[in-house]
Amino acid sequence: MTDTVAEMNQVMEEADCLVNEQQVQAAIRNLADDITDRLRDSNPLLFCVMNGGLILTGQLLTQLKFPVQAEYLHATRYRQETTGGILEWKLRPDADMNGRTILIVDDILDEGTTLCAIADYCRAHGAKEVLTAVLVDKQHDRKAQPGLKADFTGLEVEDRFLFGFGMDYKGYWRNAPGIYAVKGL
Ligand SMILES: O=P(O)(O)OC[C@H]1O[C@H](OP(=O)(O)OP(=O)(O)O)[C@H](O)[C@@H]1O
Ligand code: HPA
Repeated sequence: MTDTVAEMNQVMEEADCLVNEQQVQAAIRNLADDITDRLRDSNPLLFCVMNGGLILTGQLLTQLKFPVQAEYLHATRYRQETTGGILEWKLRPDADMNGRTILIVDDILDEGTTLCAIADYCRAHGAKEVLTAVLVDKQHDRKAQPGLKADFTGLEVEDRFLFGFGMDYKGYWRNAPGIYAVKGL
């Protein structure tokens, strides 16, 4: 076993499970119902925010009960760290957003810098309306704008460094089937 794999196995052994798989699945079902109620007649263009939004988007998409056009973009600011830095666009969307309702789907609203920047980008490129959906809203008072919220939130989770269901710790454990907090963080 490599040192990294051993370290990551230990991270999981020592982690606290904050939300189990069944609870996450229930939250995703609620998100899907709320989004369907709000957007079924809006012909929205959905953007998955890679990489973290991958798992939520995949699970959400099949539960949305209307025709959805889905694309992706990639913006990142944490890389292998547990605190965020400057936002780097790795892949900007090239879909035509003019006059469209946009739904941005991501794993977590932490400080909110990422979602605000993506929403600004969409509005600047002609979006009529930009809505955001996240699996997790981390509870703290360091939001990019006071009181910042997503339009659709699956779960509110305490202020720890999280992994699982799309969220990574040092690039690993996005695949963890629940929401976990790293020991000591
Ligand atoms: O609300 P914020 O404080 O801006 O943080 C949230 C963002 O951070 C994570 O992405 P990350 O930068 O780790 O990129 P990745 O998903 O490609 O790993 C996460 O997937 C969100 O996009
Ligand atoms: O707590 C977190 N975990 C993983 N990725 C993140 N990106 C922002 N906050 C987090």
